Order: sequence, then C-alpha cells, then structure tokens
Amino acid sequence: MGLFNNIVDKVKSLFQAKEKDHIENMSPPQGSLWSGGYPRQNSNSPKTNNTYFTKSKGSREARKPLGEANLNIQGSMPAKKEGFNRVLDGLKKRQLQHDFKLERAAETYEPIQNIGSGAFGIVCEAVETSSDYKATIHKCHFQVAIKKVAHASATPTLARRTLREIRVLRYIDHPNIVTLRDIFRTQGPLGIDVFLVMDLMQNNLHHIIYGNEEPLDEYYINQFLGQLLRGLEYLHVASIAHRDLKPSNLLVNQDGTLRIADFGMAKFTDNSSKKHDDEEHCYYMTQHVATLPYRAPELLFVLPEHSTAVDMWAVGCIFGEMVTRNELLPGRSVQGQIKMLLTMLGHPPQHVIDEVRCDRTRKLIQDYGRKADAEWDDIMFCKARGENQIVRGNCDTIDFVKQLFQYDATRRISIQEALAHPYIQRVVEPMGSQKKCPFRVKKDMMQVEDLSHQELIEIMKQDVRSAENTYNEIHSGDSTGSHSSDTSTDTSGEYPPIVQHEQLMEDVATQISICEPSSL
Ligand SMILES: Nc1ncnc2c1ncn2[C@@H]1O[C@H](COP(=O)(O)OP(=O)(O)OP(=O)(O)O)[C@@H](O)[C@H]1O
Repeated sequence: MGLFNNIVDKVKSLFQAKEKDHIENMSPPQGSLWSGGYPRQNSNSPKTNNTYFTKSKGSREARKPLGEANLNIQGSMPAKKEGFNRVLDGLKKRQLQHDFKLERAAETYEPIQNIGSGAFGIVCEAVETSSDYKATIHKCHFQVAIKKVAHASATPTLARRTLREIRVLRYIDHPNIVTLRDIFRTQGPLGIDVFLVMDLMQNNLHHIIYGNEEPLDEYYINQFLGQLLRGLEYLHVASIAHRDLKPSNLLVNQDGTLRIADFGMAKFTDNSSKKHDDEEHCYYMTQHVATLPYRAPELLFVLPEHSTAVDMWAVGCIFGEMVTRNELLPGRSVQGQIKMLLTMLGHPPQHVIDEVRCDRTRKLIQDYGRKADAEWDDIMFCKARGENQIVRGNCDTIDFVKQLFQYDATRRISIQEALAHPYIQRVVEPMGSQKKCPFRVKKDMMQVEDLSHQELIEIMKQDVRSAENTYNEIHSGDSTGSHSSDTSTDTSGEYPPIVQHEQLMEDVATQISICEPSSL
C-alpha cells in the first residue's frame, strides 16, 4: 500500500508539473503536421516513412515510424528466408488477383496489395492507372483503397449494409470522413460483388494505439478526438448514426488526418426507423461480436430505442483506449459485456432497468447486485498502469468521460454538448461552424431501411450506376477533384428519386465503365 501511495504521489507531482506546461502543450509539436486546421490528405505524395505520434521522453519531435516500432528492419536476410518470402509473395499476389478480379475496371485500377479485412469486406491498396487529369497534372498514379464487399446481394443484411455505405458516402465530402471516389460492381458466384474505391489512408487508429510500446502523445490524443467529434457532428446533425465506431474504423494518415470509415451499420435515426429496432437488436445480440467493447447499453440491454447517442458511448471507449492503451470495457460475449458494464460502471438507474425489453437481460442486471458507481480517474489510472495522466485529478476530463458513459442515452452528452464541453474547449483548437451534410444523403438513408431484399438488390444496382455517373461527372468537369461543389450548399432536398434516374441511367449506361456481365 505504501509503495502504491509513493507511486501515486510521484505521478501526482509529475502531473502537476505537466499541468503547468499545459498551455505550451496545446500548441503543436515543432515541425508538426497539424497546424492550419485539418490538413487535407494528399494521396499523390510519394509514400514516405509513416510518422507515429508517441509520447516522447525528451523532445516531442522524436517520433517513431508508424507501426514499425518493434520491427527489426536492419541486417540481411538469410538465403532460406528470402526464398520463403518469395514463395509467400507469390501466394499473396495470387490471392490478390483472385480477390480483386475487377473485370472492365482493371483498365482503371491496378491492385497492389491487400491492406485490411473485416467481417464484410476486404480492402486492397491500388493505383488508378487511367490517364485522367489528376495523373496528367501530377505525373503519377493516384493511390486508392478498394474495398470489395463480396456477394453483396446474397442476404438482406449484406445488401442493406452495402447500400448504407454507398448512400452515406457518395455525396459526402468532409475532411474527417473517408472519401468515396468511385464505385463499380461485378457478378460473383454468389451474387453481385461491390467495389468501393476510396482515397488511400495510411493506417488506422487501432494500429497507432497498439503499434508502439509507449502511450500516444497527449497532443495527438486530443487532435484525434477533435477530428472524430468533428466528423460525427457532420453526421449527427443530419441524424445519421455510424453505430460501429472503433479504433480500426478510424483511418489516420501520416499528416495526422483522421477519417471515419466503414459505414455499413450507419443509419438514419428518427421515429420512423423505430419499427426496425427489434430486428436490429436481434442482429446486435447475435452478430458483430468483434465490436462488443464499444457497444452502448441501449443495444446491449435491448432498450426501446437508440440513436446517435450510441456513437457518443463509443467515443468514450475510444478516448479511454487512446489514453490507457487498453480496451476500457473488453467483454467477449454479450453476457460478459453486460457484466463488464455492471462491474465497472455500477448499477444502471432503475428507470433504465425498467425499460429493458429482454427478460433475461433484466434478470441478469437485477441479480448481479448493486455495485458502486464508476470512479473514472481510478479506472483510467489503473487501465493505463499509471502511464498516461490525462484523466488523473483532472476535473473537466473526468466530467467529459462521465457524460459519455451515461447508461441513459437521453442523458448522455450529445455531439454539440461534447464540442462545447470545457475539456474539449480547452484541448481542441476552435473549429468554427462547418457545412451541412447534403439533404440528399439523409433522404437516401431513410429509404434504405424500408426496402425488401429484392428492392435492396435493385436499388443497389441502380445506385452503383448512379454513383458511377456522379464520378464521371465530377471527373469530367472539376479539376480540383472536390466532390463538394454542388452538394455542400444543397439543402433543398430536390434530389430526384432514384426511379426517375433509371431512364437517364439506361441512356448513359453505354458510356459508363461499369463491370456488368452480359447475363445481368
Ligand atoms: N480507405 C482506406 N484506406 C486504407 N485502409 C482502409 C481504407 N478503408 C478500409 N481500410 C482498412 O481495411 C480494414 C477493413 O475495412 P472496413 O472496416 O471498411 O471493413 P468491414 O468488413 O466493414 O469491417 P468490420 O469488420 O469492422 O465491419 C479497416 O480496418 C482499415 O484498416
């Protein structure tokens, strides 16, 4: 106990010294890539060694290469290993060719290597080989990421996921949301394979948090948090909830730009979508186990409705993970996750328990016994093993975390309240007002929830064409490559229904480089 107190005192004094320096710490480290607001990604810049943002003992400039901290890249490789690696490379190449049969789009994109995979998609790095204006101007090939959603039409869940992702991303242009550049489809053995072409990002937050032995620098934690909130504000103001926020879905570039990705679970959240809650809850209870540690209580406990508040809970988990380099609530089953919440955060208020729709869950909560409410500075301190001191003794940080982890979604801090919170005001540079999400995105998203499987497939086919057309329009007229020129000011809602687009699409179909087999 004495030893523990000594450590606490030592850390306290360190913390006090750090508090003094806080104002200095708020300014970017020298030579930082963060100055001037949110830097836009330049995917054309040649690939350099990634820069990693760790807390450095001496100067802040001494940073490690991203994700390579533990790799010994020096010394020559034994001949046997070289041979083995050649075989491995050959196998990887063949797998890539097999996974990314792009048909006609192979004229435009050349897959380079597999860079990620999730439960629904595989993602490769590719170059845009067509001699479009960008390649001509920059005299180089544009780097992209292609996400393949295999047999996207096979089940209603997959079709809805894919359509959600297409519809959120196709008209959005936001510095903290991944950019969709193109979209096309091919006919796979089990239905349509959909390919989403995005700007290539260099890493994701999960790798950044765990790729090094030292905690993330406080400055970068705050910058990542600020960008995450900014991207969420854009979505939440339009009543769009992401619903699958986790570090691996937050993509980060060398310049520190963070972009939210993976919109397969995104949903327009208003009263009209309540009727789907049962189906959704069912889905949450059985699938998607990988993201349990970020799942809000309203989804776990099967409470009557949920909304954008689920994302704010996940923000709390992600913030805690950046600070502590540990998952805050690492349950591995639905039951385990519920118990984890009860143990760590204490008992939910009675009115929340009364609303739990699932009898088994209600009984589980009631039988678990009362636990004391969470002491956030202790939780963060223990989880961080004393390494990171952002939270310890820091009232507004603790309050921010508390507000995010409210069991009752209606009492949880909203995105606007989060941005106005003293902690965020203190650590994140003022960001000013941002443009609104185009009305057409909301309208498109609303439609998705009411479609049958067959309708989903039909609309998905149309949407792919439609987005392809949008892509062609953008690239024929706009030399800046920005998607925003017409959409940023569009709040009128005058987006022609997709059905009306059909004839137009038929007319232009021959000009579109869609990878459609003759059988379709
Ligand atoms: N634009 C991009 N640039 C670089 N990497 C990317 C990009 N998009 C996705 N990735 C990588 O691919 C991984 C899988 O992508 P994504 O999360 O979209 O697939 P998913 O199957 O929907 O995943 P999940 O299992 O989380 O639902 C991501 O974690 C990320 O590391």
